[in-house]
Amino acid sequence: MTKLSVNINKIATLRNSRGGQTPNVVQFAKDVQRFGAEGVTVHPRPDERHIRYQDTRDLKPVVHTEFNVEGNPIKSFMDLVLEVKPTQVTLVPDAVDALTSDAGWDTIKHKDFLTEVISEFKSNGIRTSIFVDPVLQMVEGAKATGTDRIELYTESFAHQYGLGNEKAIEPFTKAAELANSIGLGVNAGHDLSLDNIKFFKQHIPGLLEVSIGHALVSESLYLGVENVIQMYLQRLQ
Ligand SMILES: CC(=O)[C@@H](O)[C@H](O)COP(=O)(O)O
Ligand SMILES: NCC(=O)COP(=O)(O)O
Repeated sequence: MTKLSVNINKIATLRNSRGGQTPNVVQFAKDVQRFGAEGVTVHPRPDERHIRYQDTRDLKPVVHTEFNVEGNPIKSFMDLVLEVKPTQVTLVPDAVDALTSDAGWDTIKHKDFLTEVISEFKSNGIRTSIFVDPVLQMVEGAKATGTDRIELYTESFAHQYGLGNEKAIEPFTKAAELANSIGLGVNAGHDLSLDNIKFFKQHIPGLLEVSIGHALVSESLYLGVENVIQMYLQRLQ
């Protein structure tokens, strides 16, 4: 079974554009779960231009599905995650000024750092995932850090699939097969959408979770949030 985790960063971005509390991210998290989402994802960045650290704290009591917090494990992020204790933390190697996430970890170069951070989170009962490109050495490197899961960075698939290049799925299938064979759970995310999710799911063995935000919120402008969540759930069956 593949769980749908809704990334609500875009709701916070819209709210921040005017100040105030509209739209309300806590209410949105409650609603997406009521509509069938099996998780909520947030990605607090150091400048808090999307979701804020305080939002992450405020969401904890209302997320009764899986709470996934993503980010670069700088000290303030680590302190936040250790305070909130979500279901899962996903480590993403973002530069401070990155527009959005644009690369996976080099799990070989950063092995010692990742091993230390993962051990800290796991000893606090938080499941860990590492954001990686679909490169076999990076999957093996992730395994060596002790992480529970990887999150495959799907931007290249989404872009190429949109151009009609179905072969772009191949490195993702191979990375997932390797992960399955060495006991790593497989999540995926970035630019997944109603157009590409069914094909992606069909070609990725053991896909445990997808986190989707940008497309899901954009599609909801036309189709409605409840309807869009149902459409994702159907495509993920
Ligand atoms: C980790 C990832 O793939 C991103 O898509 C991210 O979680 C989205 O964050 P922003 O909404 O801040 O771009
Ligand atoms: N981990 C990926 C995520 O949470 C959502 O990415 P996107 O759908 O906003 O590109």
